[in-house]
Amino acid sequence: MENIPGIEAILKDPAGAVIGLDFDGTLSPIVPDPATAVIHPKAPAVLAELGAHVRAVAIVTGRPPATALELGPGLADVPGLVILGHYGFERWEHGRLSAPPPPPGVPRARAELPALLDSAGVVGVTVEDKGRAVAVHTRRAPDPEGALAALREPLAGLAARHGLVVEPGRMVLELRPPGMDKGHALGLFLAEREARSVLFAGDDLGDLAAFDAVRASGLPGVTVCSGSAEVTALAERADIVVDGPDGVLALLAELASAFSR
Ligand SMILES: O=P(O)(O)OC[C@H]1O[C@H](O[C@H]2O[C@H](CO)[C@@H](O)[C@H](O)[C@H]2O)[C@H](O)[C@@H](O)[C@@H]1O
Repeated sequence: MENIPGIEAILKDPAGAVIGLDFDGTLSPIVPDPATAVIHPKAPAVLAELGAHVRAVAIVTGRPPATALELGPGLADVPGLVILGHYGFERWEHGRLSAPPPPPGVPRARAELPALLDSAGVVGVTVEDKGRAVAVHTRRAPDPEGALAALREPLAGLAARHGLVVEPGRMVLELRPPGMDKGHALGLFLAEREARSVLFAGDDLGDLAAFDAVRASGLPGVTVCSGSAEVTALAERADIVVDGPDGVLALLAELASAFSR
């Protein structure tokens, strides 16, 4: 780990480092039902340990911050933790949530979804209502890939009609407002905290924008892929590839214990 240039910079000057972490697939193992996802049991303690040394630990996620807190018991007690949720539209910090009003396009698109799913002829597809966004999941369908392919075009049309964009992910297509992504959210946060180095770990396509933000920041940076057979695009662009959330937590724990040496 020490031989990677960005890691060297973080180890040398932890007080200047920002650690950015995705939630699902990175801090929380992927499960069939999004409502039953749970954070890795080691995560809250490891994040608290890291937080004592670095400039900031931020979870940058497509989940609403309130959901990340529900699925991550112990996170609310991690000192200084910031959650940039809904791809950065919402922010939770020091127990307070800031969120602009949700766009009207989301409930309108949501209302049209049942008819669209019927006419696409897909079965076993589930809808996750996230308030500011709506996600269509195919993981529990008999043919998850086939359902995803069948829905791509009709959902793109539905999103466009209501001023939304489609965020593709692991067996999910999410309709959400445009104008923010994990890269923009991370870039703004790095500037706000005057970071001197950065590490970002993610597992899914939405995390590529954050990888780009690490590079664009010009800071010594490390991109970590929480590897899976499902998504290969991140591994190709990562400085470090680890084996899913277990691997991410092992890496973060190693970093935290290097700070304490
Ligand atoms: O930005 P993230 O924290 O990675 O959130 C992205 C989406 O993650 C969730 O879906 C994914 O995880 C589920 C639980 O493991 C899994 O069932 C699903 O197949 C994955 O796509 C979440 O449900 C979405 O709302 C997030 O946008």
